[in-house]
Amino acid sequence: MTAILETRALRKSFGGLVVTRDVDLTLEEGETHALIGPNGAGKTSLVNLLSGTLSPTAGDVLLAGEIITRLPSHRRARRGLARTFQISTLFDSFTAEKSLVLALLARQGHCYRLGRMAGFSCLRDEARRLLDLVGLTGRNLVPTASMSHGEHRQLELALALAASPKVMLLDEPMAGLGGEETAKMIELLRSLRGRYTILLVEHDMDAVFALADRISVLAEGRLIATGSPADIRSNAGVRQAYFGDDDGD
Ligand SMILES: Nc1ncnc2c1ncn2[C@@H]1O[C@H](COP(=O)(O)OP(=O)(O)OP(=O)(O)O)[C@@H](O)[C@H]1O
Repeated sequence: MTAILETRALRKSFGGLVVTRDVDLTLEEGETHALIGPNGAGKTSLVNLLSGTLSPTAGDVLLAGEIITRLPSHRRARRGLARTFQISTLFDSFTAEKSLVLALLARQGHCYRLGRMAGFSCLRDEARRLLDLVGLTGRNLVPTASMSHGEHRQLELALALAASPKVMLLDEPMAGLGGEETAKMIELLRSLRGRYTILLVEHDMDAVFALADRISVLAEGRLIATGSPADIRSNAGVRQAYFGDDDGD
C-alpha cells in the first residue's frame, strides 16, 4: 500500500494547551480511514492542520510524499486535498447544477468562460454525472436553498468530488441527518469505497464501523490506536478513553 497522506510528529498548541500531540497518522491510497475520539479529543484541529486552515507548532504534513506543511488551504486543494464545506451560506440562490459547474470551472482554472457553449455543455454533463453519483439525479435545477439538509450533505460531497481529489476529508457528514438520510449517506459513502481515499471524522459509530477499512483514535490530542474495526472494538485503551474504565461495550 502507498501512503497518500501522512503526518509526522504533528503538534499544535494554543498557548499552554496542546491539542495535537506529536501525531503520526498515515492514510493509505484508496482506504476509508475513520478518525474518532471523545468530545474535545482534537479531531477537528487535526483535520484543520491537514487541510491547512491551521498551522502546526511542529511536525509535518505530506501529500503523496511531498511536504505541504506550509502550503495554504487553496494550494493544498489544487494538489488534490479536498474538504467538504458548508454550502448553504455560499450558494443559496444557485441551483445544484450551477454550484457544481462553478466548482468544475475552478478546478479547470478557466473561470468566467460560461459563454463558450460547447465547454459549458460539457461541464453541465459532468455536473449531472456527479449529481447522479451522489444520489441527486433529477435535482440539478433545484436551488440549493430549497434542498433538505440531507441533500445539502450529498451536494457537499459532489462539490468535493468535482475537484477530482486524491484525498477527501469528510468532517461529520452525518451531522444533523435523520435515520433515513443517515442510511442513504452510509450507502453513498460505501459506493465510493476503494475509488477515493477518505478520512472520515464521525461521531456516528454505526457509520464508522460500517464504512472504515481502518480507524484511528485520538484522546487528548494523542493518537492512541490505529487498526481494523475489529482491533479498535477490542482495544482496552480505546474503551478506557471513551468510558473511563475497561467495561465499556
Ligand atoms: N482556536 C482555538 N483556541 C484555543 N483552543 C482551541 C481552539 N480550537 C480548538 N481548541 C481546543 O482544542 C481542543 C480540541 O478541540 P477540537 O474541536 O479539535 O476537538 P474535537 O475532537 O473535534 O471535538 P468534538 O468532537 O467535540 O467536535 C479542545 O479543548 C478545544 O477547546
